[in-house]
Amino acid sequence: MTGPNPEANLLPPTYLGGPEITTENCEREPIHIPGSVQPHGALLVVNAEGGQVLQVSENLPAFLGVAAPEALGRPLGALLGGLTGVDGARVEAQIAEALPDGVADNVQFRVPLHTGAGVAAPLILTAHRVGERLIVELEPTQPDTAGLAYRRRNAVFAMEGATGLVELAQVAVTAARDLSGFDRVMLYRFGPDHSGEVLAEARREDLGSFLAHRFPASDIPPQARALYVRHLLRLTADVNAAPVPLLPRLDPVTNAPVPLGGAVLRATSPIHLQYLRNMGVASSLSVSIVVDGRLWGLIACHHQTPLVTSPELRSTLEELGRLLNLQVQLKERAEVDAF
Ligand SMILES: C=CC1=C(C)/C(=C/C2=[NH+]C(=C\c3[nH]c(/C=C4\NC(=O)[C@@H](C)\C4=C/C)c(C)c3CCC(=O)O)/C(CCC(=O)O)=C2C)NC1=O
Repeated sequence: MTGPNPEANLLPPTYLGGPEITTENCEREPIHIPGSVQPHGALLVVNAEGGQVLQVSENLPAFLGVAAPEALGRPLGALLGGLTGVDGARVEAQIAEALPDGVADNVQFRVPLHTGAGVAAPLILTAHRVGERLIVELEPTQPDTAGLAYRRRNAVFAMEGATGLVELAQVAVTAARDLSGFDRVMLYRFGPDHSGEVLAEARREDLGSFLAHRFPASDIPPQARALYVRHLLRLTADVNAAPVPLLPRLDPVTNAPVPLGGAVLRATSPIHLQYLRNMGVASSLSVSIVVDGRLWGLIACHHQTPLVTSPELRSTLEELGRLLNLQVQLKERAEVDAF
């Protein structure tokens, strides 16, 4: 952790007696432990040693057909095996192999669960490991974004052909909008004081422009910036969707909140949800651009209506962000060398 540890200064979450979060104390909001998830998927917290399910989101029945309290204490494999056509023990073994003890918490494992009839929709399972816990997320499978692979390829070539930072930024946001279909995609660059400016934008013609607008550092507070250096993508699918609590709220073994910083289903800060509503935005996704270990900027995407971005598309947007990291570094060094 470079610089002061922003987690040191955080308030306890409200479900542990912490104060309501307001615009006065929101830079101390513990956003990584909301104790709840967004409702477009379900989340399970599993003991990495032994595979018992320790916590589940209360909307589990809609995804696994099992009442939330009945899932607790059962092996993950047995729960997944309840899905028609799913070899639960095999999936559990694949997760254990992909996420061994000591693996970084930003390594992901993903597998489609080709379920048969009787379940709302086929599911995609994404897992990552935080210490002794496996965080397992289930999302409905989305229809594949048409031509994702060749359009991603064309985006990469277009970005490599860009000369200069601003042209690169414009090519990147245009490609990201083409790939994702968001109503607006911006490239947001942080200044030395952590304020920001919109360097490039691709938007629906009928929407006003944020291009060249500047925003105060307080819009993205220190604990959010620190989280975003480590976990490169976050999604708010619907600013008006009620968050779903975890059952039980705390890890029953450690009696502590489980860190959800790497979970795509993590419930978004209510303060930020209000910020998005005030902007007239219904869905927001951002991808970190990390240069030399610091948060250089974000690809910030908005949609005027709720939008669930599929895991494949999220991975593609993350890859664009990674490519942008590398190219920003090259272009910034070239501009420095040019002096
Ligand atoms: C075009 C310009 C533009 C800007 C400048 C912009 C800001 C922005 N804020 C973000 C996140 C957060 N902001 C706050 C807190 C506060 N925000 C405030 O204004 C004050 C009142 C405040 C506390 C006092 C918190 C806790 C989070 C973490 C949310 C979480 O991850 O749970 C994100 C990333 C998430 C995303 O992709 O949507 C973005 C991209 N989004 C834009 O499109």
